[in-house]
Amino acid sequence: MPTNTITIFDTTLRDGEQSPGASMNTEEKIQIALQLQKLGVDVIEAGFAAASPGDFEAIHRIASQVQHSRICSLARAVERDIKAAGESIAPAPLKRIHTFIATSPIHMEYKLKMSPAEVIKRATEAVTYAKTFCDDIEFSCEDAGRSDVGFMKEVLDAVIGAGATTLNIPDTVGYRLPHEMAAIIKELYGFVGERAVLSVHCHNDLGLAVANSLACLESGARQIECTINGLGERAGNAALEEIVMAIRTRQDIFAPLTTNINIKEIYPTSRLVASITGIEPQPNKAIVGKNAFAHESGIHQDGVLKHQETYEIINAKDIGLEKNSLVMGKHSGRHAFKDRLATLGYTLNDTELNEAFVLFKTLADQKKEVFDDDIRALVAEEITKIPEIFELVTLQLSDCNPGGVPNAAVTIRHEGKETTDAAIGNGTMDAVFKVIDRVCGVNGQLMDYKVDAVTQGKDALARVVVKVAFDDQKPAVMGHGLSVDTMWATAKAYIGALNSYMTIREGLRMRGLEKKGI
Ligand SMILES: CC(=O)SCCNC(=O)CCNC(=O)[C@H](O)C(C)(C)COP(=O)(O)OP(=O)(O)OC[C@H]1O[C@@H](n2cnc3c(N)ncnc32)[C@H](O)[C@@H]1OP(=O)(O)O
Ligand SMILES: CC(C)C(=O)C(=O)O
Ligand SMILES: [Mg+2]
Repeated sequence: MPTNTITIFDTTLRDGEQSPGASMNTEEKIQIALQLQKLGVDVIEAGFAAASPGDFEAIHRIASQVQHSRICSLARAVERDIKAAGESIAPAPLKRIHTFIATSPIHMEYKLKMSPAEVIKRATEAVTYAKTFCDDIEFSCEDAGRSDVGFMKEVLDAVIGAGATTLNIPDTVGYRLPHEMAAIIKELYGFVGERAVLSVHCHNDLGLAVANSLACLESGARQIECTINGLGERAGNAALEEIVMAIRTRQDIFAPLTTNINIKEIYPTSRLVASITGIEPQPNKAIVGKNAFAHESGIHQDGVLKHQETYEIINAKDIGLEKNSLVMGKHSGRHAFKDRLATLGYTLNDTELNEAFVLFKTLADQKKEVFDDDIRALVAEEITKIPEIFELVTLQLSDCNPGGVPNAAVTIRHEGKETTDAAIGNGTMDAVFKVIDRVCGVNGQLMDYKVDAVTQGKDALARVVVKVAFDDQKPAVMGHGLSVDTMWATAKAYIGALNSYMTIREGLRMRGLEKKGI
């Protein structure tokens, strides 16, 4: 019976680096290798030593520093490559040479220009020579996915005879479907038995790399080759984090199979690789994507708040993420909104909550994501709200081309009646203030104007604060406006100041103080 512990062979530093744009320098590779060791990876393919002096140097330094993971270097079935691989891994306490040659008809005929017999001879010689550097030798039938299984048996038999200890079956061009890969491995396992460990290396050209890898476990594969974030040549390799978490999450299917991976290190490793390579996983990438543990819709958020497992099959903390997240947006509901308010330290009564929720939904329609600071600003607006004696209904602005006449039109509701008017001004803002003055029958003097963005991004909320003296009354009053549109926020702020003024004036009138000019 094969072992129950699946060997996780990480090739981020070799196949992963073959992703266009993912080249890493030696220091960066060392940093990643040390993190892979912390992650508990069994074998680290640290590079292709013969590719360049830089690659050789990086593998050599990794081999000198990593103690617990096996360090491997890739080599063609060519003496020069194998020698470089052997020398590069020499300092490692645990080492492996990985040599390969293609076995598919198309590769043998057009690329290698070798006959099948020559390929068998080359493969055997390569493994024999590699054996002079270390005991642990992996051999790969490149393009195994399109190779004849009968021919692969001949090749594998020969390399086992030469001392290969792991036999890798790569679906180099990501051509196979899961049931086909499983059938190939089943047949090869029947032939190889326990003479060597069977490994798979699946590419993602059809988006099946992980599914194909997992399908081979039941057939006897005991090593999976994979990369962090699924990096790799073209569409990439099988993603380590997906393989490991699938095995762990579906123990009902995979038990007693396990891995040695310390899953708490999955997220930190993913972040390190993304920051070094500059290649961010797509947001909806399983396990490590930005949205993998984020919930945006009200029904899901409500479910997760009541019982996390309603919408989560993995606990974010298990993979080293601080927590899942409820993203506040237009699909969020009252439960999530109330929960976020509580986190931010607000306790609103039902009426306040409902009113703040209406503001939140209006804002969410205009913004992609509503951030905590947006919510704080909304609540502040709600809490400090003064009676809307005058209410802005519409605002329309002319464009402000050089030489044009800036003008603004507004509709304002007062005591149930809507009035529309327009005014010109020295600038758009001046036109806005003038038309409000005219419609409301006041004369305001702007003493101060401030605008700032509540959060970042082009759709950030603008917070406008104005200080206005109406009808020559002192002291001036303040008004606040909040909107994704700065001019709307400006008009709201000005009308807010006017409402403040009217409220104060009404209070004074009721106390008989107005005529004293206080
Ligand atoms: C599926 C994979 O991911 S394979 C790994 C891919 N990684 C790399 O290619 C590593 C980076 N590569 C390199 O730096 C270079 O290609 C080198 C140093 C390896 C070789 O460079 P060059 O000697 O200039 O050869 P070049 O890359 O142009 O061509 C490859 C040659 O190797 C031969 N070859 C390819 N694979 C193998 C193999 N597994 N065993 C023996 N020969 C092979 C090709 O047939 C070709 O031979 P030819 O020159 O007689 O036609
Ligand atoms: C070198 C081999 C294992 C490879 O990367 C592939 O075939 O995809
Ligand atoms: Mg590959």
